[in-house]
Order: sequence, then structure tokens, then C-alpha cells
Amino acid sequence: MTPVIEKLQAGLIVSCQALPGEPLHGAEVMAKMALAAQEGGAVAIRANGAADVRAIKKAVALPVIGLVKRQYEDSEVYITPTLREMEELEEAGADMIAIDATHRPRPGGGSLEELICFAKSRSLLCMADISTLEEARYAASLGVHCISTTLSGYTSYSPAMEGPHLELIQEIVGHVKVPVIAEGRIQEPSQVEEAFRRGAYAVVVGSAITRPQLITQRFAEAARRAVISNHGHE
Ligand SMILES: CC(=O)N[C@H](C=O)[C@@H](O)[C@H](O)[C@H](O)COP(=O)(O)O
Repeated sequence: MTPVIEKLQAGLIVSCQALPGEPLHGAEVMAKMALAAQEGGAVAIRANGAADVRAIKKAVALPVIGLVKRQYEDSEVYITPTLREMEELEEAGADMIAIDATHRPRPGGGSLEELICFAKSRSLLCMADISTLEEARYAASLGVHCISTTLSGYTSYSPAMEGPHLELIQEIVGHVKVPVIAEGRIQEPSQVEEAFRRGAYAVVVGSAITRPQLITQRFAEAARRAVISNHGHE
């Protein structure tokens, strides 16, 4: 097992992402967010875009899992969809590259196989972002270094769920030999524990830690619910 993968074991990976239009967008802010995550005990950072990866690499000593979200007109795939994004991440010094490993058509008729081939030729580590067990098994057969449940609930053929897809983690763990990372809609520490009980190798938490507008929304909704229920009892 590679040293980077070893560092992830049994740990919390914090996804520090703010897209253009989000209040915290910008590499400097994301680097501070990553520093806070490091102080809090994260074992690695997941980050979007070469600029953020570079800034975060400078700010923290943790491994950085990079991805580039880019939407092309001819495909639904937007997480590191082509070789171009892989090259950007390699140049930025990402320690591992997260790529969409779903069965959906890729931009320009490209393939998952060619991306993984490229990664192997450059000794780059790959995290396969999948949405189903079949996709996880296929990605593992191609030789990715780990699998993450990132896209479960975000493809038209995977179940839309409010919370994390914990059953999927357990299923994948039973079918592949590479580490399986739990990612997507983890909101509570108890869900982190449950993911590990189900065999996760590591857990990624993003929005619940690093998107303050969404964190605020949950509390604001609780406030509204409280007011409504208090009125109901008057
Ligand atoms: C589906 C998709 O595009 N997921 C992205 C992948 O990098 C991010 O927007 C998520 O924040 C990340 O996966 C962590 O998940 P959550 O924020 O739910 O903890």
C-alpha cells in the first residue's frame, strides 16, 4: 500500500470546496479552511481546482486529493472528466486525483480506461468516484487505488437519499479489495462511526464542515420549526 493511502486509514478527510458564486470561493479562503481542518484532526483534504490544490498544499502538511469540476456540453460527467483536468492536477501537485468513475459517457468520447492508463504512466494515485456497486467493481478491476461513494445519489440510476448511502459502502467492501471511502451527505459524527462499522477505510465530510451557508441553513430551519411548533401548542 502506498504511504498516501496508509495516511488515510481510519481517518477523516475534509472536503474543502467552494464553487464560484459560493461565499467562500477562493484559494486563500480554502487554504485557511484546510488549515482549520488540519487543526481539527483531518488526515487529508479533498479540494477542487488546481489553484485551490496549490494553495492548500502550501498551507497544510496533509495529503491533498484533487479534482477539477468542469462541465462540458456533451456529457454529464463533471469531476475530472478528461486528461486535461488530470494534467492540471498533476502540475498542481495533488497527492491523489479523484475522477468520475461512473459508466456515463465522457466528454469528447473519452474513456475511464484512458484516464487510468494515463495515471499509471505518471504514477499518479487515483480515487474512483462511483455511484453504484457495479461501477466500484469495474473501477477496482482497472486498478484504481481507492473507491469513494461520492456520486451515489447524483446519477440518474442511483437512489436519491437524504443521508449517506451506508448500505452501498458495506456492499462494496464485500466485493472489492481496494480501500472504500464513505463520501456524500455525511452530516453527523454518528454517521461517521456507522460508516466505519460498515467497513469504510476512511470517511469524507464536506458541506457539514466547510459550507457555512448550508450549516446556517440547518440551524435556521430548526429555529423556524421551533417557532411553528411553539405556536402549535399555544
Ligand atoms: C456530488 C459532488 O459533486 N460531490 C462533490 C465532490 O467532490 C462535492 O461537492 C461534495 O461536497 C463532496 O463529495 C463531499 O460531500 P458532502 O458535501 O455531501 O459531505
